Amino acid sequence: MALSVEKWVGFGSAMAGVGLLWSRMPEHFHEEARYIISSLVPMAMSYFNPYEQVIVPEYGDERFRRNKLFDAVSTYMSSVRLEGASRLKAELSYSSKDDPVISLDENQEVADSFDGARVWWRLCPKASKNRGSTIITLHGRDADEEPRCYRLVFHKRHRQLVLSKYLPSIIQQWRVLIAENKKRQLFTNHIVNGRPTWSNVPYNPSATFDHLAMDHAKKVEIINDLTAFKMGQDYYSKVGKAWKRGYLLYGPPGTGKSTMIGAMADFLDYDVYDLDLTSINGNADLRKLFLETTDKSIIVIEDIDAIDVELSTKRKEGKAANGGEGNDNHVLIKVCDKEIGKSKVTLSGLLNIMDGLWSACGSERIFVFTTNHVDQLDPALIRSGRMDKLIELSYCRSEAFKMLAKTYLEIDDHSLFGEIGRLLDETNTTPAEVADSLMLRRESNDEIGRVLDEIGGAPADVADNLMLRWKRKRAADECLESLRETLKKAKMESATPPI
Ligand SMILES: Nc1ncnc2c1ncn2[C@@H]1O[C@H](COP(=O)(O)OP(=O)(O)OP(=O)(O)O)[C@@H](O)[C@H]1O
Repeated sequence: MALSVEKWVGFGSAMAGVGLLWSRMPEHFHEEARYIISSLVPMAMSYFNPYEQVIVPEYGDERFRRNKLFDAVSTYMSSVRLEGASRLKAELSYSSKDDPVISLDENQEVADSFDGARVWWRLCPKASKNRGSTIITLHGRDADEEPRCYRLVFHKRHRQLVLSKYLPSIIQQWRVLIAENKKRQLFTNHIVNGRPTWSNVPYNPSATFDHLAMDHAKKVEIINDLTAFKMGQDYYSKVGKAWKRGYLLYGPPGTGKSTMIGAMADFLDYDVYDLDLTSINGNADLRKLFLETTDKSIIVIEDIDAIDVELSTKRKEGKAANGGEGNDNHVLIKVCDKEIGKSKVTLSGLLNIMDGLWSACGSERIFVFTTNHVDQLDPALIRSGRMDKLIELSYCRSEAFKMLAKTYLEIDDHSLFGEIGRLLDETNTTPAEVADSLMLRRESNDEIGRVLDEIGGAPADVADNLMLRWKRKRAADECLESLRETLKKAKMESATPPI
């Protein structure tokens, strides 16, 4: 409908009037009006726009937790037909054998259909939050950046379908896939773009409890303890405690502390998070990493004594300065770097995730600390309730040796067992040293040739059997003989008084 000239003139005069009014208004009113207009325009546009969108950010608002829906969508994206996208990403993951995993690259869009509804997904890269206005924040490093996100666009009329069926179906498919492909993972933390991050690889510890050479009764006790923990959901909720347990493994190097962590992971079928405190900038980072660990996991801090040397010193200094009363909250754990005060993980920060407020986030977690020097640890760290079980792994004695001989040489008895057992009781030899002596050595071609001559003419299966028995016996004789000599030498050295 065309407007008459009079109406255009009238409209022009009205606009001129508005312009005059605008110029006479105080400056601060302009600011307010601009703000109101800038808010109204998107509202008006959204009123006429028939499409809606859902944003799925990679991280939650607090930046602590990864958004699992983001992971679910990422997994889903590798199963939809990515025809609309001109740029894809291809990765060969540890678990995918020879098939590359294809996924959407940033700024690419694909369409999908669900129950007759058409939807569009786009992977949006990280973006700066700061769009003109100044953001004042105490955590500037994180807050001025929007995380990556998926943007899902659909017609308004499909809102219900998308929210109550489509997205839940993606989550469900993701959960099924995870359960099917579940492989134990080993995580370790490092800094990416100034932010602490976990990275992981599939984890198949080679040693199980069967391979662990230690006192049998102690082993059974640990296995029973782990079993009770795994089955203990009702118990922990009944007594109102977080479903977690702390173990301290202590003993000299090479006595099987790391081997036991692998055996625990294998027994419980849990993931392992190997927490490297030297790659953490402070308590906030520690909390972030902790919140990103999953349930059913073992969180390991190895060689806690290396950290604790400084910790103890600071506590003692604190106690002296406070007339004998040390204050946990201000103790600094100094982690390997030489610059005093650079590492800002504190004992209270560590204890807080173990049994403070933060411990309630997540369940079915086992904390394992290892140390070579239990006597140097801060009592606050190992007081009961924090460390539920202190497990000593010690030097190899007769019983442990027999277990190692069974594992490595496949023998239950040998004429040298008695003497070796006695020598082990008299020397401090670690299971690692014994295991090393029992490793099979390769036979020379000459030796094999000689045995083949001896068993020549026998039927193939008999010859194979004889060869195997010869190898075992030779290995056992040689390994045990060499172990006996090593132990005798060690005994003599320990008996020789220092000059
Ligand atoms: N108790 C044990 N039973 C079986 N094998 C063992 C045992 N202790 C050590 N070993 C063998 O020795 C190797 C080293 O042991 P491991 O790394 O578990 O010792 P550790 O106590 O963790 O040493 P560190 O304190 O130096 O980290 C293992 O790979 C394993 O082959």
